[in-house]
Amino acid sequence: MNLKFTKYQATGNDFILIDNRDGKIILSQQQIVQLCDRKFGIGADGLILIEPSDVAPFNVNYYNSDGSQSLCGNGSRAAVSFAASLTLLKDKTSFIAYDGLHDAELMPSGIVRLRMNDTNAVDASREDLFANTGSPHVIRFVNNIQDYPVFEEGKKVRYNDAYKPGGTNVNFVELQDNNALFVRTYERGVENETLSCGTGVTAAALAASTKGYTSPIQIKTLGGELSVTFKKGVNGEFTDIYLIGPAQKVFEGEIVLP
Ligand SMILES: N[C@@H](CCC[C@H](N)C(=O)O)C(=O)O
Repeated sequence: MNLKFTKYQATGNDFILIDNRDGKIILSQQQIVQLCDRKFGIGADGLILIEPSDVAPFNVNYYNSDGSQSLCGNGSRAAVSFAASLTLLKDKTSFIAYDGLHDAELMPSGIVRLRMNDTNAVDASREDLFANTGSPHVIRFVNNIQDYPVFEEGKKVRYNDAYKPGGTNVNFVELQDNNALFVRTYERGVENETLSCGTGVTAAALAASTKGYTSPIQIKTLGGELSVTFKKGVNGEFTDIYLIGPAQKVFEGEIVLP
């Protein structure tokens, strides 16, 4: 069987997008792994099936490159852009994802503004901070981030007993001037550093608020720039969280389903 796909990148986090509105495509974990493989498949950090939903215009069914599932902020931004190409939306929309309902807006510039679900105060009970922004994220503030051993240190935290059984994504964050951050992320489910992680930069922005940073926060990643806006409540809880950044189609094609 041949599978039609479109490849997107959202600040360098790359995804295979598949229109599965008729529900005919059922992929095994092994097939997802092989489609995401950069030597034996198309190559991507994750794969997204756009599927029908009873409560929203569409469902964003996201898989990491190892076949596991969670919320993907960058993938959701790419999915909104792809859904627009399927005429599922013009500018504003909503969709269902792993953690529930999200609103989103596609700007004329191609920037996607994605509403994230409200979340609790950042957990500062350990040396590394922790926030759940739809996916679990450790946040460690570091200096000299360009030279930081993200893979080695990220792997240690990702598999640390403290975060079992699910494990965690791990963000290394350098505080910069003018309310800006530089964030590098080791991603669970990709098991490597990716060029950016949407739920990760969101968690980093919320964590930076414990250091006096205020909304809007500008975030540099290896794959481009994002911004995060939010409101912080009296008990440290976060509402009205938005992840804002570009998402672009790279190519489309057809592959023999492995
Ligand atoms: N790249 C994503 C995060 C995808 C989920 C994550 N790897 C996990 O399994 O927790 C993003 O942009 O948020």
